[in-house]
Amino acid sequence: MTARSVLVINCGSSSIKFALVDEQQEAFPLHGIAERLGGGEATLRWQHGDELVERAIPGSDHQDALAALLPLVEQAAGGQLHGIGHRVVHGGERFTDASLIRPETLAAIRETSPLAPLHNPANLLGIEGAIKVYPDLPQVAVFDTAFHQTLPEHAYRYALPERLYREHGVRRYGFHGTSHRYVSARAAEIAGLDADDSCWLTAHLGNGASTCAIVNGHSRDTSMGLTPLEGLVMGTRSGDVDPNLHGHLARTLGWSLEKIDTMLNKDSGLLGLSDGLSNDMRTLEQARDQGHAGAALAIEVFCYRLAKSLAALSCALPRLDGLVFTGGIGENSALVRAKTVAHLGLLGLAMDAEANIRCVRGRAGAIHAGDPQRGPRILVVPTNEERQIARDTLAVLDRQASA
Ligand SMILES: Nc1ncnc2c1ncn2[C@@H]1O[C@H](COP(=O)(O)OP(=O)(O)O)[C@@H](O)[C@H]1O
Ligand SMILES: CC(=O)OP(=O)(O)O
Ligand SMILES: [Mg+2]
Repeated sequence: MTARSVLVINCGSSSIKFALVDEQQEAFPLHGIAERLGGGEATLRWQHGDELVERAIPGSDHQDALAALLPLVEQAAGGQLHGIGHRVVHGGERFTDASLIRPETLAAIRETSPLAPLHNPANLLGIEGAIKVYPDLPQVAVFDTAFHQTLPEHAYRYALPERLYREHGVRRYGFHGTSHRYVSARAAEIAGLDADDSCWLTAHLGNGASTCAIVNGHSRDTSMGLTPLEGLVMGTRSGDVDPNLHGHLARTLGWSLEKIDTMLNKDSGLLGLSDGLSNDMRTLEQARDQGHAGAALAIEVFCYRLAKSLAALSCALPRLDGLVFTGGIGENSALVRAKTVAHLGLLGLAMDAEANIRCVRGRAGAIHAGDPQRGPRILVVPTNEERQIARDTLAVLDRQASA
């Protein structure tokens, strides 16, 4: 059988990240990003083999950008494009797995949009745009929430009146499931353990960040909740705050709900703690080295809160085989890894400082000190959400074909 190719689309509010994934090749034949969509500065950048190309697409919206990038993808796929896999952030309780996109799937994603207002509407734009350009190609939605549908009820329920759950779906859902699932399976492979008989804590640290406790390949608890705001300190998101904060700011400062929402989602996290310096960990590390107090504080709070979340999630595990760092920060910041693990001695975690510093982007590595037979491992595992989305997409297509 010839190798099959899938186009993976991760559509944000003003950008589309895309990758052509060939099931038999490790490197993506083509990948790129369309950015600043909807404005005069919109650009499309892609890498095809060794060739890097940038093209201005001024005024293009999501559909225009898809119309510009899909022919590139088709050409690179050499007529072997089998389907399109879309990242969809919130699938509610309805989706426990990836799903072929039909009109009712679109309606369900639309209904869930109020729970992920920064993500789902953009994901829908990507799907609708791709359907218009390629009406005959099967399209599959791969949900961030699906992997966490195995959470036990005591982990996913909030201590709120029951009808808020029953009638309005107010519960913890969790996100970044595609990444937590991919890296925990890779970690088991790297450690020579059976994924179905291994227990992991994973930390996905990108712009959004979350932790997950995984037992025998199933998510048992995670730090994000009803929306991707709960939990860790993130680039611009606050993570956990006192639930009375909304009321306090409304009463004392007269702030509107919308203003509080924007503050918590866009002006907080690393950006807020560093007094507006940056949401980007690289910039903060440099500023800290030059004595910037806000940058140093942002990094301290980030690491302490991350460690606290990991310690809390350890309650969901019968034993700990290892801690996995992933995402742009997890894969690259030796400083964040070292500071976080320094808070976690009680879990028996110990770092090999040199191995930690040597571990750089794109390469998986073990960074624990001592014998993994005695204490838990600490692994850096580059995430590959595109690969996982492509696999899930092909699995849905295979199921369709055999039904
Ligand atoms: N070498 C590095 N050292 C520290 N942080 C890094 C490094 N490279 C990337 N990062 C951080 O990774 C974060 C972005 O992570 P990424 O997973 O690419 O984001 P996204 O969630 O948008 O996919 C940023 O905070 C960035 O500063
Ligand atoms: C769910 C979420 O936080 O996604 P991202 O990290 O892409 O913002
Ligand atoms: Mg990411």
